[in-house]
Amino acid sequence: MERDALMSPVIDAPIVVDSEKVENGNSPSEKKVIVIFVLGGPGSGKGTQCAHVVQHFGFTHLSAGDLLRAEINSGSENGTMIQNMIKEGKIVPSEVTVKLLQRAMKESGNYKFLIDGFPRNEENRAAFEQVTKVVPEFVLFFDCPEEEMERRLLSRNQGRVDDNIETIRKRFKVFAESSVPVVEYYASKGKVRKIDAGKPIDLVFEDVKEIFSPFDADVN
Ligand SMILES: Nc1ncnc2c1ncn2[C@@H]1O[C@H](COP(=O)(O)OP(=O)(O)OP(=O)(O)O)[C@@H](O)[C@H]1O
Ligand SMILES: Nc1ccn([C@@H]2O[C@H](COP(=O)(O)O)[C@@H](O)[C@H]2O)c(=O)n1
Repeated sequence: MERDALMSPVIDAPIVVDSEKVENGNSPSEKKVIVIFVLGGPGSGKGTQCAHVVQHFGFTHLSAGDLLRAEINSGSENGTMIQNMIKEGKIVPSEVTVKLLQRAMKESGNYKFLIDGFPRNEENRAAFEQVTKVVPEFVLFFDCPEEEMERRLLSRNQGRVDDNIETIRKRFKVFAESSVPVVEYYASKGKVRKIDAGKPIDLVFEDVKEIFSPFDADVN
């Protein structure tokens, strides 16, 4: 079958074919796309915990920040604009970020996604829902004291242009002003699962694991 014939009309992500049914000669079946947004302040441990969830529960981890950094490195025409926004801790226009997420979802071949660091503001949220028509199952929110996040970011040592005290303070401000309202929006819909992220990594994961237990039987 042509690849395009396997595309969902909604997010343009691939329909996941149930291999057993294909082997049995039945028609391919489509699995519902599952999206979990992962939010929390800079350095709250989103990426660290997502890596554990991927290993245990078979999700694909898509970090909006990583996709934007890859776009800079690809030499894209938007590269300079994205680089400048990241240096200033500002939020890149949703049009750019949603396109990158949509492409990554499509290319993954999976149907279960942890979307990390997104939506960062109301514009991100509305654009994603409008373009993909996908509503998140829930929002995993990592709640961590600012002093702890600052300590973690200053010792992260990954050479990120935004892990310096000046940009970190700007990122905290943007988080409070633009991202917290998005968390509140989802909280008003009963969709937020809040985690105490100030604890050591393994203890945080104990709490995360509990939230993901309904997906246990679903590991690939
Ligand atoms: N629970 C924890 N306790 C101590 N250090 C942690 C914890 N979780 C993550 N870290 C460390 O803190 C740093 C930031 O973690 P991570 O990159 O996962 O955060 P993040 O929320 O994804 O950050 P950003 O939004 O800036 O990308 C990393 O060096 C990581 O190893
Ligand atoms: N939805 C997003 C996510 C990120 N950015 C920009 O990238 C920076 C780094 O993000 P991390 O999640 O990796 O910390 C962030 O400060 C923004 O400048 C964005 O614009 N939109």
